[in-house]
Amino acid sequence: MTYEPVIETHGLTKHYGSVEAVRELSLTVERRRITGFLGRNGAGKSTTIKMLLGMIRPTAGTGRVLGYDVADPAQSLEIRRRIAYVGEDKGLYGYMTVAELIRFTRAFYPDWRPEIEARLLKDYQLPLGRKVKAISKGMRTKLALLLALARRPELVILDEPSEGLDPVSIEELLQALQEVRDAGTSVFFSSHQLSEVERIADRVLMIDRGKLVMNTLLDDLLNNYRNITVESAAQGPMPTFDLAGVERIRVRGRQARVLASSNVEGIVAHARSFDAVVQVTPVNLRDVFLDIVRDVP
Ligand SMILES: Nc1ncnc2c1ncn2[C@@H]1O[C@H](COP(=O)(O)OP(=O)(O)OP(=O)(O)O)[C@@H](O)[C@H]1O
Repeated sequence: MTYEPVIETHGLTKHYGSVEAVRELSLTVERRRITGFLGRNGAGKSTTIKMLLGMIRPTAGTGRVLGYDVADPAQSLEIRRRIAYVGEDKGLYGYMTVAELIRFTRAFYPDWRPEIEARLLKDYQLPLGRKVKAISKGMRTKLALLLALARRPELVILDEPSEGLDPVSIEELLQALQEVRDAGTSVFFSSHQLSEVERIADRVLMIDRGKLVMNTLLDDLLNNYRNITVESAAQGPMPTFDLAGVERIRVRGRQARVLASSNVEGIVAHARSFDAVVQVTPVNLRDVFLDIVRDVP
C-alpha cells in the first residue's frame, strides 16, 4: 500500500497583522490514514485548514492538497470540489428539509454511498422532514458529516467535528471516521480533545502557538516515547542532555524530566554516568500534550 501524501506544506505561514497565527508549518498527511491535528484553543488549527482549502491566502510558504496548489485560485477550487470539508460554519442550505438536502447533494456525486447514508441516518436519527435551519447545532453537525462521508471523497477535512456533539454522537462520529478510512478515504481532523485523537488517529500532528511541535505515528508515541526522570547526585553536577531522542527537558532543582522519543537507553546511560538516579516511565498522548504545550518551566 502506498502512503503518498494527500496534503503537503512547506513553511506555510499566516500573519493577521501582528498575530502570527501559523508559523512555517511543514507537514505531510498520508493517504488512507487518519491524521489528528491537535492543539489548544487559538493554536492555529482553523487557520491552517482555511489555507489548505484556499479560503485564506498564506502570507508565506506553499501547500498542496491532492497535488493542487492551495494559493492558486483555480487549483484551490479543484481542491474544494474534490475533497469533503466539515467546518465551523456548516454552510448548509437552511431553507431545505433534511431529506431534500440529502437528495440534492446526492445528485452531485456519482460515488455516493447509500449504505453510509442509511447507516448514519439511522445512527444520527436525523429529522428528515424538518427544515435544516430549524434543527439543533448538533444535528446540523451530524447532517454535515453525513453529507461529507456518504459522497466517498478521496480526502475529508474536518475542523473540530465533535464540537457540539453529545458523547453518544461523538462515539458514532469516531466510528464513522474509522469506517471511511478503512474504505480508502484519507481523514484529516482538528481537535483539542485528546481522547478522541488517541482513539482513532494513526498519526498525530501537534501545533502550538502556530508552530508544529510534534509529528508522530500514535503507535510510535505509545511504544517508543518515554518520560525519564533524573535525580542528580547531591554533590555531582546536573547532567546536560544534548542527545539524540531528547524532545523536551524540564529542570527543577536537582531533578530533570526528559521526554524522549527514542534513544532511551543512551539517555539513561548518560544520566547514570553522572551518578544520577534514573526512572523510566511510559507516556500517553495526554502526558506528551501537556508536557509540550504547558507554559511551565
Ligand atoms: N481573522 C482573524 N483575524 C485576526 N486574528 C485571527 C483571525 N483568525 C484567527 N486569528 C488568530 O490566530 C490565532 C490562531 O487562531 P485559529 O482560529 O487558527 O486557532 P484554532 O487552533 O483553530 O483555535 P480553536 O481551537 O479555538 O478553534 C489566534 O490567536 C486567533 O486569535
